[in-house]
Amino acid sequence: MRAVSAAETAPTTYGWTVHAEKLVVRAGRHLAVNGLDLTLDTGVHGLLGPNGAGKTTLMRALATVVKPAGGRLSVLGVDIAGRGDLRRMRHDLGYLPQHFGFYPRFTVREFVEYMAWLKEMPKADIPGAVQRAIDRVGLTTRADSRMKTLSGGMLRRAGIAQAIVNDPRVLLLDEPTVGLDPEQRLDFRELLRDIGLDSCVLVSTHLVEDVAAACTDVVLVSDGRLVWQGSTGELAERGGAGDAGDSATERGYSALLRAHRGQVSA
Ligand SMILES: Nc1ncnc2c1ncn2[C@@H]1O[C@H](COP(=O)(O)OP(=O)(O)OP(=O)(O)O)[C@@H](O)[C@H]1O
Repeated sequence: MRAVSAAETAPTTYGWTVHAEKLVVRAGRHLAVNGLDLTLDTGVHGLLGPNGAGKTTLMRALATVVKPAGGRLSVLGVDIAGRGDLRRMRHDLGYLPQHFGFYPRFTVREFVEYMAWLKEMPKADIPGAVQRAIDRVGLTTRADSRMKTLSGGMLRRAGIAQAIVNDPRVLLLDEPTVGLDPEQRLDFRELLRDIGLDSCVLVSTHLVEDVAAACTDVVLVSDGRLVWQGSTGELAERGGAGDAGDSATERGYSALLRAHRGQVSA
């Protein structure tokens, strides 16, 4: 169980954990997110969409790495698009970017400790929190290995460990299952379900089956906008025999995108 801070037991003064209205975010000169409306609360939300849909750009805005160019965005009640106090709010964020940097000579433990320090965690809490995060991603036996000696899947797990080390109330994971072997993917789904019991988790992936197995609901984006949001069961019901995909969920995904593209081109 994660430790509960005083801030968490204080009355909540905001309606949604994540609230975006007509959100616009640039990637270079391109409006990668362009008029997106979204509300999220506790649970595991699967972020799906074709290549270039704007998933990474949305994650970057939620992680406060890039400032929105328009619209409204609040996370944990803090106005991200305006003049909200981001520093305090970042203590409650966890973010695994699609590509993350690290010092190759750091051990896994040093890497996660360093990230905990950057998140301004209380010094006394860091060693225990770091060990727990490393254990949760199954890297216990590699905790003192240098990052440069890890496989791609292990690096990804170290990335997940740094994202969860502060027991974030909002956890943003951009393609976390890339490179994980089947056994690790199953463990990861369990970890997601566990964290999603009391946090808001947004997971971007191209693996629709991961979403079906681990997510409470689905957020489908395309062309920088929200196309559809609903439960995984509802997604599965959207597909028909003629839709592309190996599972009901994949067929639902294809059907929704096809309908969206039909509307856009009409
Ligand atoms: N630095 C940049 N300069 C210009 N355009 C960019 C830049 N970064 C991203 N884009 C464009 O913005 C759009 C959204 O990109 P983004 O990476 O957010 O999509 P995505 O849904 O995460 O894609 P993928 O599934 O391929 O990772 C794409 O059309 C992409 O080409």
